[in-house]
Amino acid sequence: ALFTNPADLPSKNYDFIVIEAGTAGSAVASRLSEDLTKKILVIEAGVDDTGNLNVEVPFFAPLAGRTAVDWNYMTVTQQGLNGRSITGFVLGGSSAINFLEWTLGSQDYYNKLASITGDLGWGWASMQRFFKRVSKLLPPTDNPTITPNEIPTSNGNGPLDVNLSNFDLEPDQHVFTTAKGLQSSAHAHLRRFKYTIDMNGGNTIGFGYNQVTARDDVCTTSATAYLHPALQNRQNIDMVINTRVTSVEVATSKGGAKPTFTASKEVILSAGTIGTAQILLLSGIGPQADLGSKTIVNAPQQKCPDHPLLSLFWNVSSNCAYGDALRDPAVQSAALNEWFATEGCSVIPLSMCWASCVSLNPSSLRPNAPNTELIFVDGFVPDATNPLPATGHFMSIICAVVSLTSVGSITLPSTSSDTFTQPNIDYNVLGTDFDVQAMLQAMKDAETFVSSKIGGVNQFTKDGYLRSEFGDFASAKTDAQRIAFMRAHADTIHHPVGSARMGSAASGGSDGAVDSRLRVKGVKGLRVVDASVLPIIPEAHTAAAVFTVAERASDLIKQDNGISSGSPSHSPVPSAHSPLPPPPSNQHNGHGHHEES
Ligand SMILES: Cc1cc2nc3c(=O)[nH]c(=O)nc-3n(C[C@H](O)[C@H](O)[C@H](O)COP(=O)(O)OP(=O)(O)OC[C@H]3O[C@@H](n4cnc5c(N)ncnc54)[C@H](O)[C@@H]3O)c2cc1C
Repeated sequence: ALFTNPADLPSKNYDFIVIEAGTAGSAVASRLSEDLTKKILVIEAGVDDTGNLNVEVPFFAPLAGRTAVDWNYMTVTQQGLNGRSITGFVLGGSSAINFLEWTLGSQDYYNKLASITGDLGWGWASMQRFFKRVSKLLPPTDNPTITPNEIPTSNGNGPLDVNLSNFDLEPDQHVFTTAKGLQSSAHAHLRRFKYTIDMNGGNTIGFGYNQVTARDDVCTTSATAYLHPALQNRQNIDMVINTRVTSVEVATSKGGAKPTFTASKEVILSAGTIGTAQILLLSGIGPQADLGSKTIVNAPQQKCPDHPLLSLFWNVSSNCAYGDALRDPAVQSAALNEWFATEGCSVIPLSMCWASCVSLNPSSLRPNAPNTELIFVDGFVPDATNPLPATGHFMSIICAVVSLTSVGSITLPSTSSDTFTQPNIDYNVLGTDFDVQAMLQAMKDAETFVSSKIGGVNQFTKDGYLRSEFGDFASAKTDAQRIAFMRAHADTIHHPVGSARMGSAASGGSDGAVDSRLRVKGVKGLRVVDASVLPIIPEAHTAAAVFTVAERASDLIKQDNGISSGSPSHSPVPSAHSPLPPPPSNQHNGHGHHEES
């Protein structure tokens, strides 16, 4: 059942307490509640997602930021961005406010996770079944440009519906015709701009159709796929919202009452990279050098990278009404009315972009993984330094550095003693020369790609679509000017990871906060399951990796608590569209954990 006040909860004692109903937390809570003999409590600071159009309507996704469903965090000033500061408070967490892109990352990424942690279970081969347990691909129903042999096969039959577009966006065929031409170029350095059918198939170098988390033109999230079906169908899961976890205590307001709940088996911390790091620090788990006498467990510094992002704009001749809808409430409301009537919209593309990854230097890091990403957007992506122009139509290419070397940190401000004050967030964006050079390469790759000719013809300009570069980018022609442009305009993609990372086998685990089974070191009964456990950042958008981690973590928790998936009390939630597949039967007797509150 769903509660809005912790005082109304029917019990203070549960088997498992899942702290947060975000991307990972919703999935873990749902999986644990499959054993109907176990009582689960989920505590979430944010609000109910039901009926929130910014969460439900795909073309409103970019509008959810800076609203009541966003934590509205601000970083400390970033030296790499000329001293600028850059900026899910809802069921589903970040999966409810993200931009829908569904990218798992490369096989090399997961194999690297396995080699770092010494746990083969994190490797690509092992993680495949967890990925397939999360998502189900809905093929396009009437997009003739995607042929049957171009339908990706990497998804499974999970509760999260993932969509492949029913229609092309305006730049699509320009992009794909160019990529298909360049992959057989006589120039080796251009062949990496190839066409890739399945961006989740393990090798993520190339340009491909982007999969998005949506069904019938409605966003799908961890809450819609996992949490709501569990809450609706099971009596053994309670959930309280509007309630912030402070450490092991909860409160509805600063200075308010702090009821205590106990878990006889485990507490699962899934507050996301920032929230988890903050709660661990406030619970006395962190570097002794920072926490001093408040230290309960001395754990390494909370490191935290995020992908740098930079938008480049071109004036185009286009019918895309996305910019018009952002400028004109009448256009927006007409589009919304059409969406309500038909769950679709003919004037605004429901998904704005197709992801595409290209490798900066295939031999330097991991051969199946890119260093940079170019995302083609059918419209203008406004942000703090790029306000939406009053008129005009645009194509944007979002450049991202996805295998970065800068590492930031999350620390407690000296004045803060609770989660009602945000921690110091420092991603150290563009803080290394490698990251700057990689972004520079991405900018040049974007320029090279749109000016390439296939069979002597430029695909972007041949029908008058692409006209000219727009804004400061148009005058950034030397490397020094491009670097100045990126320092003035770069941001991040909101993909921070690693603040409670798994320790490496090489260090005997001493460089991490959790072990490879995600148990917090030195604490019994406390586990972390969210983006914070990833010791390296995926070369992809991070949601799919987080869902997949949550599925494996659910198995680990069940195993360690002797929960068998095959017991009579086991009950996968029947979802309206796609049933949860049953968990695997490879259970062994786990050991019990003791109380955490
Ligand atoms: C604007 C935005 C766009 C993005 N776009 C994409 C995209 O297109 N594709 C993609 O793959 N990834 C995207 N991401 C990243 C991806 O969504 C995240 O990496 C992933 O969802 C993180 O999952 P998580 O479980 O670690 O954390 P979250 O999903 O953020 O969950 C954390 C939860 O903890 C709650 N919480 C935090 N602190 C407390 C507290 N003290 N007490 C109680 N509750 C608390 C939060 O409210 C939240 O519900 C985007 C992220 C953002 C923010």
